[in-house]
Amino acid sequence: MEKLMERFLEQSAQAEDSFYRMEEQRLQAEDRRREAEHARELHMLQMLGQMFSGVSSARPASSSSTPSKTASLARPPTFSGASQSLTRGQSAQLRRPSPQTDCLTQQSQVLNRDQQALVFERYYGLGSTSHRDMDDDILPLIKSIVPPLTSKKHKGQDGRIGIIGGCQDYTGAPYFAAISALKVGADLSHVFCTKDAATVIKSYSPELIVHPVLDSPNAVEEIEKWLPRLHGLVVGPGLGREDLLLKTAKEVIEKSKARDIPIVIDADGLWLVTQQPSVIQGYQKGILTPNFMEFTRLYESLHHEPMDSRDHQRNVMQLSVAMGNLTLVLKGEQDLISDGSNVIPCSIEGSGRRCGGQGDLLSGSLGVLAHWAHAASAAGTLRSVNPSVVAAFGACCLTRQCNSQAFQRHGRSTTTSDMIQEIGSAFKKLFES
Ligand SMILES: NC(=O)C1=CN([C@@H]2O[C@H](COP(=O)(O)OP(=O)(O)OC[C@H]3O[C@@H](n4cnc5c(N)ncnc54)[C@H](O)[C@@H]3O)[C@@H](O)[C@H]2O)[C@@H](O)CC1
Ligand SMILES: Nc1ncnc2c1ncn2[C@@H]1O[C@H](COP(=O)(O)OP(=O)(O)OP(=O)(O)O)[C@@H](O)[C@H]1O
Repeated sequence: MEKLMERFLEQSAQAEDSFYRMEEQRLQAEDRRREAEHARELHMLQMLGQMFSGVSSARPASSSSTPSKTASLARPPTFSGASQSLTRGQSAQLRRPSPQTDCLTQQSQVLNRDQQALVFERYYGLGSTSHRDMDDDILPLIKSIVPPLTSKKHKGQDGRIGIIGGCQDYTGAPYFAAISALKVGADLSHVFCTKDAATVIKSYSPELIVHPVLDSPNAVEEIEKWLPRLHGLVVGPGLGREDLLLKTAKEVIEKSKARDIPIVIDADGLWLVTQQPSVIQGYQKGILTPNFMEFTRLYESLHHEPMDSRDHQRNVMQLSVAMGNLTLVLKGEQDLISDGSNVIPCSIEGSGRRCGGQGDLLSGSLGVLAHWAHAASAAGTLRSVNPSVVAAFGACCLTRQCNSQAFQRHGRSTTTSDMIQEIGSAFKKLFES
């Protein structure tokens, strides 16, 4: 009987393995098909672009007043370039119903290369630009990465996001991150947490897919099985600092890097990075979102000296460079975003209410936006700018807007759950109006 059982289990494991192998092959084939489709779409866009530039160059000189300025801005500012290659899973989410409607949608939504360069030139070049102007300038870039909602898409195309976190002490943080990802527009949100956290997290929301694997003996393999299906990963909310969990998180990060998946690292994930910076150093699709304490720890670990807190902008730049031009978000009264080339502040109005979990809303949203931004970059929709920076700025704007709206309703009693309720309308106000 025991032998029979053993054989049965072995056969089930083999069947499961072959299912995942086939599933991966299917996804790869689907990605290749979509890449080809994108190439066709891109070609049509270029042709349309040539037609439009033909029309605009035929206009009287007065209607295009800045030809020389535009020409000089066509060069990207000193900005770490993002890979233009299509990667697994990324191509999927920008697929649209037909090349023709796709072209038209993109044409109306997207800033051209010169305009994108101009936005960033203004950020980086003009110290006198007010923050309000900056926010207004960069918002169109974020709008350009938001995939349109069409009836032709299938579930999963707008993003499948994974959260690595959730342990006995912290069940709220991974929930906040995962539900925020869904509310921003991901189709599926997975939480990989410890066994004892799983039932609790499931009970918060039937919308989340919860895997109680983080403390299992074969945690890495269990999570790795899902990686081919994930478009973005958020590591850290409610992860805790147990060595075993951090080791698993580290290996999952390594495997995700090998798959070119955008990775946001927050909270206890940053504890891991502080101990072992090389785990994410130099990975251009990595984004770190430290609060001030997390930032200080990381800075001091890399620079081996106390941080001088008088100049946050300089510190953010320095740390980003030390991390291999990784995109960093130092959260605070002003969120400071840098990829080592310069610093973009996000200071749209929030409120004075600082309830726990706001950072989880930010990291969960960022998981989705990072996927959208890198997909847009791979498809050629977002050019001359670092997709991670655009995504980070979008997530900061959204978090602060949610905070402001929730505060207007609830004042001092505002909680992160109240902010999450505001994601839909805040998103619409910022990115869809
Ligand atoms: N409901 C939940 O389950 C929540 C769980 N959380 C989790 O709790 C774990 C620990 O996170 P912590 O953020 O407490 O990390 P730490 O244990 O490193 O604590 C950081 C401390 O720094 C303080 N701090 C933050 N900004 C500061 C500033 N500008 N100046 C001075 N002090 C500042 C905070 O009060 C906090 O106590 C993480 O796994 C996190 O995800 C949090 O996300 C909050 C919500
Ligand atoms: N002083 C502030 N004024 C306005 N907004 C702020 C301020 N501090 C933080 N925020 C907003 O809250 C977001 C989360 O920052 P916070 O410092 O609370 O992160 P955190 O400590 O990692 O959060 P969590 O409680 O989830 O761990 C920031 O991105 C920012 O938008």
